[in-house]
Amino acid sequence: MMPLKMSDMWTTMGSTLASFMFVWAIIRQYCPYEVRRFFEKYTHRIMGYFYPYIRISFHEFLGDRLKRSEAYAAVEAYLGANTSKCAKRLKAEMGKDSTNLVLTMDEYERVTDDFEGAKVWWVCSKVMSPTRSPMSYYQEQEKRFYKLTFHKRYRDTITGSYLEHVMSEGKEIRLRNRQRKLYTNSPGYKWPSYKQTMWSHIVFEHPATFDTMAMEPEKKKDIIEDLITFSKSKDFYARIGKAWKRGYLLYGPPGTGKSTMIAAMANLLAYDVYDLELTAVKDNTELRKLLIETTSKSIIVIEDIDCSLDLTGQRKKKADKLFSDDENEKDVVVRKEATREEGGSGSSKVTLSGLLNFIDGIWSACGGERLIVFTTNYVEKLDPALIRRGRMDKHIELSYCTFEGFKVLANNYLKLETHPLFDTIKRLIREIKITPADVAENLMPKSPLDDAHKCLSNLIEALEEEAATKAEELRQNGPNPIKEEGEELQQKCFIKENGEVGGDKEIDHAINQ
Ligand SMILES: Nc1ncnc2c1ncn2[C@@H]1O[C@H](COP(=O)(O)OP(=O)(O)OP(=O)(O)O)[C@@H](O)[C@H]1O
Ligand SMILES: [Mg+2]
Repeated sequence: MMPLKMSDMWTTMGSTLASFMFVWAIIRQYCPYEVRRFFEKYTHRIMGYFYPYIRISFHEFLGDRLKRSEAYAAVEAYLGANTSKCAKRLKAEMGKDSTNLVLTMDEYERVTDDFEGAKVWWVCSKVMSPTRSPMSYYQEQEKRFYKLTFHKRYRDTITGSYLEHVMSEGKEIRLRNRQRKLYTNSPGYKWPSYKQTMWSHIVFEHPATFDTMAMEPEKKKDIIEDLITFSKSKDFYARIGKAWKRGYLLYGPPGTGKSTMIAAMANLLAYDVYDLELTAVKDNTELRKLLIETTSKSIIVIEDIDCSLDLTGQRKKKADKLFSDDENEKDVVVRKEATREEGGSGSSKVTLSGLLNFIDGIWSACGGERLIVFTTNYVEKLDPALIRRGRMDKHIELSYCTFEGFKVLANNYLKLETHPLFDTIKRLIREIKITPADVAENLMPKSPLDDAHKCLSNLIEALEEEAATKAEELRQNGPNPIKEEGEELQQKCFIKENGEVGGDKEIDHAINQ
């Protein structure tokens, strides 16, 4: 037998391959789906003996097509962010749950990725597969998937740490790009029903940031650092065996920025906000169900905690606010009462222990990364058990406007860093209590002709008016040292119980007596 020449061998192999490709093309073109699947199956098996590469597919829909695969979505986000610089064909679309334009690889595009010395290939692909419609005829349906290919010598690295890296980075990117939401709880008697969930939501688009918050720079820095440290402490919390959550108590007079700070916190950490209206919650069981429905990376807020609950579990009416001169405050109280009545359940039976369980009971650990924020105007009314450290880890007092705070507002509203009238304002603000909300209102131009000078003069006028009113009150009633001292002492007593204060030795002495 004549030995086969090299050139002949190549010719034979080439023509075999060409015939195979030709047969395969005919099968693909003319054969029914079942026959195609049969040939595909056996071709893959034969190839598997010689082919040194491994493939992993990530299909968009699994099984019933009702739910998009989490893994597919994570791969899509990962590749969108990491390959947008090297892929030549990209798809741009507004993500379903996203605020930004999202770039992903276009169909049949192929990119490479390197991980710890291993090279992998990603291809975005699709197949048409038949599905039976309810009308009982077959339809071709598009099924998209990503295919990951790598050499079998990297099997452990890729199936282990690389895929873990892709999933976690992909999820992180999706969270960053998502449209954030502001949730509020619907009254319990309405759920579960068609389209009525426990929490209803709107898109959260509050513009407040820590930059626009009027408060002392050190205090602001301290809060920002605390929040960022918390958000990066997943491993730390796991190590010390504590649920990854943190409680904040924001207290201070109306209009000092408690609600604004919650929005700034949510914007800083890119969290969702769950505004829990306790007056619409029937009992502790309902409260627990609401908690379980909240997601990770969120802030659960209970505003005006002092008028939501008392120790007996009965609701208090905020009588002082109802008789307030401020129409807005009245409105808030009336709205809260209306929500309760709407609930149709009469008085709510959420108890203090139910709320404590909500904050740090066993259920509170589900779902991960969460902040719980309470706000109140009357910190002294709260039960110390509710706000002790471990439950409300950080107590933040938001108080009347200081000169530092005023400078932030002047910069926000008037784009002013300095002005000749600042000295007068500095002197007045040190003596007169004015909330940042009132300062902001005065700095707001009232007509297109109002310039910075006019706005600052308005503020000075308001401060001087307030000073004159205070002086007149003092002249008519005289000082009331007992009341003032008592109030101050009460406040400090409370703070001392919670370990907040130090320094003022006289007051400490008075308390100890
Ligand atoms: N510290 C602040 N920095 C910047 N703006 C502030 C600040 N405090 C109040 N404001 C302004 O005043 C408005 C009212 O403030 P906010 O609703 O945050 O007060 P609050 O403390 O939550 O009041 P309440 O106790 O009545 O709920 C805000 O819309 C904001 O513009
Ligand atoms: Mg508020």
